[in-house]
Amino acid sequence: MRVAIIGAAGRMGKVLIEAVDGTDGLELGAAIVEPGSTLVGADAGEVAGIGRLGVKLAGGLDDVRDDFDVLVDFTFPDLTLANAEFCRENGKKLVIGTTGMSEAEKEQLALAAESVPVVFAPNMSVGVNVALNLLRTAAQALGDDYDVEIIEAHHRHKKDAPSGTALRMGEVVADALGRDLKTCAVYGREGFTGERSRKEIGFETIRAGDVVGDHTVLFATEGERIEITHKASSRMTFAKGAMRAALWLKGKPAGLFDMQDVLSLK
Ligand SMILES: NC(=O)C1=CN([C@@H]2O[C@H](COP(=O)(O)OP(=O)(O)OC[C@H]3O[C@@H](n4cnc5c(N)ncnc54)[C@H](OP(=O)(O)O)[C@@H]3O)[C@@H](O)[C@H]2O)C=CC1
Ligand SMILES: O=C(O)C1=N[C@H](C(=O)O)C[C@H](O)C1
Repeated sequence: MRVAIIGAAGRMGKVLIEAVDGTDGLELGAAIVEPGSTLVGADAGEVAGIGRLGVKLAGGLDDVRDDFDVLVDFTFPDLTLANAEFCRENGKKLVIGTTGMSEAEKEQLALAAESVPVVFAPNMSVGVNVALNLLRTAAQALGDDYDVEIIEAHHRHKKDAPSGTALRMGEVVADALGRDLKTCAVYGREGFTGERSRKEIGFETIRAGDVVGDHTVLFATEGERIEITHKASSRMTFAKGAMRAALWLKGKPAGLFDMQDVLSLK
């Protein structure tokens, strides 16, 4: 499978290039940076810090149309949706890690997935996907007696909040408790907020320094609390998950899948 990485000079882009290079069954077919970037034409491996790979950074998908089978996209919503349309038109598979999409944007992505296979997940690490199952089990067993709060911390450059992972954790817990996250979520608290309501799910966001990605779901009642925590210490954990997703897509029909499908956790 020939892989293209878009956003190749970004924090995830560079690690994804390294991960493709280290994965049997995958080869780097193309790497794309912003059009007009001074990096266009530079060697993708050198930009990623792993030495020459012989793949020149391109300034757009049109320039590498015939060079890849699957696009790996960890960028931002507008660009990801444009890329999904390109993949739909050109019959390319997609692995998407981009977070911060609105409901309308997710619906647009689902339309592209009617024509090509797409893995779309806010967190590609095995650990977080196992944690999602632990959360479902915990929420079902604990029920409405336990208050649920979700706390996440990321590096100072992160643009969306709460993180996609925190929102997915909230969806899983809300679903297990028979609630709708759209109506029970409370995002941050300030001022005279009154007492906490029993069924709300609270989100707290920390942005600081170089934190790769920490998530804690707290279940608390009178007399005890349980915390389920995942801490990522290297972006390679996300990149390796994306490589598993790319390999898994081989031979798959059109459709929208997530990492729970890839890891057989459903
Ligand atoms: N699902 C998962 O497991 C994970 C998801 N993420 C998500 O991945 C996304 C990216 O995160 P991160 O790598 O930190 O962000 P970065 O900002 O470091 O990376 C995005 C890159 O895209 C580049 N870019 C901008 N416009 C274009 C264009 N038109 N064509 C090609 N490239 C372009 C940017 O260049 P420039 O800076 O010059 O604008 C930048 O290098 C976020 O949504 C994040 O939440 C992150 C980690 C794990
Ligand atoms: O922006 C990041 O860095 C990360 N984003 C993802 C998210 O929003 O959940 C996953 C990971 O925690 C890193």
